[in-house]
Amino acid sequence: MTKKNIIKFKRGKKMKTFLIGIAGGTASGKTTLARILKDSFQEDAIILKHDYYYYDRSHFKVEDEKINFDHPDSFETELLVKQLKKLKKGEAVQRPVYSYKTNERLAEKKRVNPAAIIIVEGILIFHYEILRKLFDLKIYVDTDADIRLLRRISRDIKERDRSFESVKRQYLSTVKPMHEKYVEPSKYYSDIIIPHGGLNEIANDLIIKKIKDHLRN
Ligand SMILES: Nc1ncnc2c1ncn2[C@@H]1O[C@H](COP(=O)(O)OP(=O)(O)O)[C@@H](O)[C@H]1O
Ligand SMILES: Nc1ccn([C@@H]2O[C@H](COP(=O)(O)O)[C@@H](O)[C@H]2O)c(=O)n1
Repeated sequence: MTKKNIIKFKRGKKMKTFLIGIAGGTASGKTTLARILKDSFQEDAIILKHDYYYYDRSHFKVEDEKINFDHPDSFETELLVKQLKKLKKGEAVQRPVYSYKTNERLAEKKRVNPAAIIIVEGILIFHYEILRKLFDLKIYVDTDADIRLLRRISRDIKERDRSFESVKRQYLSTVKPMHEKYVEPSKYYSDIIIPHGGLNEIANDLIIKKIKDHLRN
Protein backbone atom coordinates (compact mmCIF):
# COMPACT_ATOMS: atom_id res chain seq x y z
CA MET A 1 0.00 0.00 0.00
CA THR A 2 1.61 3.31 -1.00
CA LYS A 3 1.53 6.09 1.57
CA LYS A 4 -0.05 8.66 -0.74
CA ASN A 5 -3.20 6.54 -1.24
CA ILE A 6 -3.96 6.23 2.45
CA ILE A 7 -6.39 8.86 3.63
CA LYS A 8 -8.26 9.42 6.85
CA PHE A 9 -12.00 9.10 6.54
CA LYS A 10 -14.89 10.42 8.63
CA ARG A 11 -15.11 7.25 10.69
CA GLY A 12 -11.45 7.67 11.64
CA LYS A 13 -10.22 4.64 9.68
CA LYS A 14 -7.23 4.79 7.39
CA MET A 15 -7.61 2.91 4.14
CA LYS A 16 -6.40 2.73 0.58
CA THR A 17 -8.72 4.32 -1.96
CA PHE A 18 -10.38 1.89 -4.37
CA LEU A 19 -11.16 3.29 -7.79
CA ILE A 20 -13.84 1.53 -9.82
CA GLY A 21 -14.53 2.27 -13.48
CA ILE A 22 -17.92 1.38 -14.94
CA ALA A 23 -18.08 1.56 -18.73
CA GLY A 24 -20.60 0.31 -21.30
CA GLY A 25 -22.79 1.62 -24.09
CA THR A 26 -25.38 4.32 -23.67
CA ALA A 27 -28.27 3.25 -21.41
CA SER A 28 -26.57 -0.05 -20.60
CA GLY A 29 -27.15 0.42 -16.86
CA LYS A 30 -23.92 2.12 -15.72
CA THR A 31 -25.68 4.71 -13.56
CA THR A 32 -27.98 2.05 -12.13
CA LEU A 33 -25.00 -0.08 -11.06
CA ALA A 34 -23.10 2.95 -9.70
CA ARG A 35 -26.14 3.86 -7.56
CA ILE A 36 -26.45 0.30 -6.25
CA LEU A 37 -22.81 0.44 -5.13
CA LYS A 38 -23.27 3.89 -3.61
CA ASP A 39 -26.35 2.65 -1.69
CA SER A 40 -24.31 -0.25 -0.32
CA PHE A 41 -21.35 1.84 0.82
CA GLN A 42 -23.08 5.16 1.53
CA GLU A 43 -20.62 7.83 2.71
CA ASP A 44 -17.66 5.58 1.91
CA ALA A 45 -18.44 5.91 -1.83
CA ILE A 46 -18.65 8.77 -4.29
CA ILE A 47 -19.69 8.77 -7.96
CA LEU A 48 -18.12 10.84 -10.71
CA LYS A 49 -19.62 10.73 -14.20
CA HIS A 50 -17.32 11.30 -17.15
CA ASP A 51 -20.33 13.17 -18.59
CA TYR A 52 -19.79 15.97 -16.04
CA TYR A 53 -16.62 16.75 -18.00
CA TYR A 54 -18.24 17.24 -21.43
CA TYR A 55 -16.97 20.37 -23.16
CA ASP A 56 -19.56 23.12 -23.46
CA ARG A 57 -21.51 22.81 -26.72
CA SER A 58 -24.40 25.12 -25.86
CA HIS A 59 -23.96 27.00 -29.15
CA PHE A 60 -24.98 23.83 -31.06
CA LYS A 61 -28.34 22.11 -31.34
CA VAL A 62 -28.42 18.31 -31.02
CA GLU A 63 -30.30 18.36 -34.33
CA ASP A 64 -27.08 19.64 -35.91
CA GLU A 65 -25.56 16.48 -37.32
CA LYS A 66 -22.02 17.79 -36.80
CA ILE A 67 -22.31 17.55 -33.04
CA ASN A 68 -20.83 14.30 -31.78
CA PHE A 69 -21.14 13.59 -28.06
CA ASP A 70 -19.82 10.06 -28.45
CA HIS A 71 -16.30 10.83 -29.68
CA PRO A 72 -13.43 10.65 -27.15
CA ASP A 73 -12.50 14.29 -27.89
CA SER A 74 -15.88 15.54 -26.59
CA PHE A 75 -14.73 15.30 -22.96
CA GLU A 76 -12.20 17.23 -20.88
CA THR A 77 -10.71 13.96 -19.66
CA GLU A 78 -7.51 15.64 -18.38
CA LEU A 79 -9.59 17.54 -15.81
CA LEU A 80 -11.24 14.32 -14.62
CA VAL A 81 -7.82 12.67 -14.28
CA LYS A 82 -6.48 15.67 -12.34
CA GLN A 83 -9.47 15.64 -9.98
CA LEU A 84 -9.27 11.86 -9.46
CA LYS A 85 -5.61 12.17 -8.49
CA LYS A 86 -6.54 14.83 -5.91
CA LEU A 87 -9.36 12.68 -4.49
CA LYS A 88 -6.95 9.75 -4.20
CA LYS A 89 -4.68 12.00 -2.12
CA GLY A 90 -7.60 12.84 0.16
CA GLU A 91 -8.31 16.32 -1.22
CA ALA A 92 -11.79 17.63 -2.09
CA VAL A 93 -12.48 18.85 -5.65
CA GLN A 94 -14.96 21.18 -7.36
CA ARG A 95 -16.39 19.15 -10.22
CA PRO A 96 -18.10 20.65 -13.26
CA VAL A 97 -21.89 20.54 -13.64
CA TYR A 98 -23.32 19.66 -17.06
CA SER A 99 -26.78 20.00 -18.59
CA TYR A 100 -27.92 17.50 -21.24
CA LYS A 101 -30.88 19.79 -21.94
CA THR A 102 -28.77 22.73 -23.10
CA ASN A 103 -25.49 20.84 -23.86
CA GLU A 104 -23.86 23.29 -21.53
CA ARG A 105 -21.26 23.26 -18.78
CA LEU A 106 -22.94 25.39 -16.16
CA ALA A 107 -21.24 28.20 -14.26
CA GLU A 108 -21.79 26.44 -10.91
CA LYS A 109 -19.48 23.72 -9.58
CA LYS A 110 -20.12 20.97 -7.02
CA ARG A 111 -17.80 20.08 -4.18
CA VAL A 112 -16.88 16.38 -4.01
CA ASN A 113 -15.25 15.13 -0.82
CA PRO A 114 -12.77 12.26 -0.91
CA ALA A 115 -13.99 8.76 -0.04
CA ALA A 116 -12.58 5.27 0.17
CA ILE A 117 -14.50 4.08 -2.90
CA ILE A 118 -14.43 6.28 -5.98
CA ILE A 119 -16.79 5.17 -8.75
CA VAL A 120 -16.30 6.63 -12.22
CA GLU A 121 -18.80 5.86 -14.95
CA GLY A 122 -19.00 6.72 -18.64
CA ILE A 123 -19.31 5.24 -22.12
CA LEU A 124 -15.67 5.88 -23.04
CA ILE A 125 -13.69 5.72 -19.81
CA PHE A 126 -11.75 2.60 -20.84
CA HIS A 127 -10.74 4.16 -24.14
CA TYR A 128 -8.10 6.39 -22.52
CA GLU A 129 -4.95 4.74 -21.20
CA ILE A 130 -4.42 7.63 -18.77
CA LEU A 131 -7.76 6.78 -17.09
CA ARG A 132 -7.44 3.00 -17.36
CA LYS A 133 -4.21 3.13 -15.36
CA LEU A 134 -6.02 4.71 -12.41
CA PHE A 135 -8.69 2.06 -11.95
CA ASP A 136 -8.34 -0.80 -9.44
CA LEU A 137 -11.39 -2.53 -10.93
CA LYS A 138 -12.78 -2.11 -14.44
CA ILE A 139 -16.38 -3.22 -15.04
CA TYR A 140 -18.07 -3.23 -18.46
CA VAL A 141 -21.86 -3.35 -18.46
CA ASP A 142 -22.84 -5.28 -21.57
CA THR A 143 -26.44 -4.81 -22.62
CA ASP A 144 -27.81 -5.62 -26.09
CA ALA A 145 -28.02 -2.66 -28.46
CA ASP A 146 -31.78 -3.03 -29.06
CA ILE A 147 -32.52 -2.88 -25.32
CA ARG A 148 -30.20 0.10 -24.91
CA LEU A 149 -31.83 1.95 -27.79
CA LEU A 150 -35.33 1.43 -26.36
CA ARG A 151 -34.15 2.65 -22.95
CA ARG A 152 -32.40 5.62 -24.50
CA ILE A 153 -35.49 6.73 -26.44
CA SER A 154 -37.63 6.72 -23.26
CA ARG A 155 -34.96 8.35 -21.11
CA ASP A 156 -33.95 11.09 -23.55
CA ILE A 157 -37.57 12.09 -24.21
CA LYS A 158 -38.45 12.03 -20.49
CA GLU A 159 -35.27 13.43 -18.93
CA ARG A 160 -33.20 15.17 -21.59
CA ASP A 161 -35.85 17.20 -23.47
CA ARG A 162 -35.40 15.34 -26.76
CA SER A 163 -37.89 14.32 -29.46
CA PHE A 164 -38.14 10.82 -30.90
CA GLU A 165 -36.87 12.15 -34.28
CA SER A 166 -33.84 13.77 -32.63
CA VAL A 167 -32.91 10.62 -30.67
CA LYS A 168 -33.27 8.52 -33.82
CA ARG A 169 -31.13 10.87 -35.95
CA GLN A 170 -28.43 11.19 -33.28
CA TYR A 171 -28.36 7.44 -32.67
CA LEU A 172 -27.83 6.62 -36.33
CA SER A 173 -25.40 9.45 -37.15
CA THR A 174 -23.08 9.32 -34.11
CA VAL A 175 -24.12 7.13 -31.15
CA LYS A 176 -24.13 3.79 -33.01
CA PRO A 177 -20.98 4.35 -35.15
CA MET A 178 -18.98 5.70 -32.18
CA HIS A 179 -20.16 2.79 -30.03
CA GLU A 180 -18.86 0.33 -32.61
CA LYS A 181 -15.59 2.20 -33.13
CA TYR A 182 -14.66 3.17 -29.56
CA VAL A 183 -16.97 1.84 -26.84
CA GLU A 184 -17.37 -1.82 -27.78
CA PRO A 185 -13.59 -2.38 -28.40
CA SER A 186 -12.81 -0.87 -24.97
CA LYS A 187 -14.65 -3.80 -23.38
CA TYR A 188 -11.49 -5.86 -23.73
CA TYR A 189 -9.70 -3.69 -21.17
CA SER A 190 -12.27 -4.57 -18.51
CA ASP A 191 -11.73 -7.02 -15.63
CA ILE A 192 -15.40 -8.00 -15.41
CA ILE A 193 -18.12 -7.98 -18.08
CA ILE A 194 -21.66 -7.90 -16.70
CA PRO A 195 -24.32 -9.22 -19.05
CA HIS A 196 -27.90 -7.82 -18.96
CA GLY A 197 -26.62 -4.69 -17.24
CA GLY A 198 -28.40 -2.80 -14.55
CA LEU A 199 -30.08 -5.21 -12.22
CA ASN A 200 -27.93 -8.34 -12.46
CA GLU A 201 -28.10 -9.28 -8.78
CA ILE A 202 -25.49 -12.03 -8.81
CA ALA A 203 -22.94 -9.76 -10.51
CA ASN A 204 -23.79 -6.85 -8.21
CA ASP A 205 -23.36 -9.05 -5.10
CA LEU A 206 -19.97 -10.32 -6.32
CA ILE A 207 -18.73 -6.78 -6.91
CA ILE A 208 -19.97 -5.64 -3.49
CA LYS A 209 -18.16 -8.59 -1.88
CA LYS A 210 -14.91 -7.71 -3.68
CA ILE A 211 -15.11 -4.11 -2.43
CA LYS A 212 -15.94 -5.24 1.14
CA ASP A 213 -12.89 -7.52 1.07
CA HIS A 214 -10.78 -4.52 0.11
CA LEU A 215 -12.22 -2.38 2.91
CA ARG A 216 -11.58 -5.10 5.47
CA ASN A 217 -7.91 -5.43 4.50
N1 LIG B 1 -32.25 -3.78 -15.73
C1 LIG B 1 -33.00 -2.76 -16.16
N2 LIG B 1 -34.27 -3.00 -16.54
C2 LIG B 1 -35.04 -2.01 -17.00
N3 LIG B 1 -34.64 -0.69 -17.13
C3 LIG B 1 -33.39 -0.41 -16.74
C4 LIG B 1 -32.50 -1.42 -16.24
N4 LIG B 1 -31.32 -0.85 -15.97
C5 LIG B 1 -31.47 0.47 -16.28
N5 LIG B 1 -32.71 0.72 -16.73
C6 LIG B 1 -33.24 2.02 -17.18
O1 LIG B 1 -32.62 2.35 -18.42
C7 LIG B 1 -32.27 3.72 -18.45
C8 LIG B 1 -30.76 3.83 -18.60
O2 LIG B 1 -30.15 3.25 -17.45
P1 LIG B 1 -28.85 3.92 -16.81
O3 LIG B 1 -28.47 3.12 -15.63
O4 LIG B 1 -29.09 5.39 -16.61
O5 LIG B 1 -27.82 3.68 -18.00
P2 LIG B 1 -26.46 4.42 -18.40
O6 LIG B 1 -25.96 5.12 -17.18
O7 LIG B 1 -25.58 3.30 -18.84
O8 LIG B 1 -26.81 5.37 -19.51
C9 LIG B 1 -32.78 4.35 -17.17
O9 LIG B 1 -34.03 4.93 -17.43
C10 LIG B 1 -32.90 3.15 -16.22
O10 LIG B 1 -33.91 3.34 -15.27
N1 LIG C 1 -25.36 17.04 -24.46
C1 LIG C 1 -25.31 15.71 -24.57
C2 LIG C 1 -24.31 14.95 -23.95
C3 LIG C 1 -24.32 13.59 -24.10
N2 LIG C 1 -25.31 13.00 -24.81
C4 LIG C 1 -25.35 11.52 -24.94
O1 LIG C 1 -25.21 10.92 -23.69
C5 LIG C 1 -24.69 9.61 -23.86
C6 LIG C 1 -23.85 9.24 -22.66
O2 LIG C 1 -24.66 9.19 -21.50
P1 LIG C 1 -25.25 7.78 -20.99
O3 LIG C 1 -25.91 8.13 -19.69
O4 LIG C 1 -26.22 7.29 -22.01
O5 LIG C 1 -24.09 6.87 -20.82
C7 LIG C 1 -23.86 9.61 -25.13
O6 LIG C 1 -24.22 8.51 -25.93
C8 LIG C 1 -24.24 10.95 -25.81
O7 LIG C 1 -24.73 10.75 -27.09
C9 LIG C 1 -26.28 13.75 -25.42
O8 LIG C 1 -27.18 13.21 -26.10
N3 LIG C 1 -26.28 15.10 -25.27
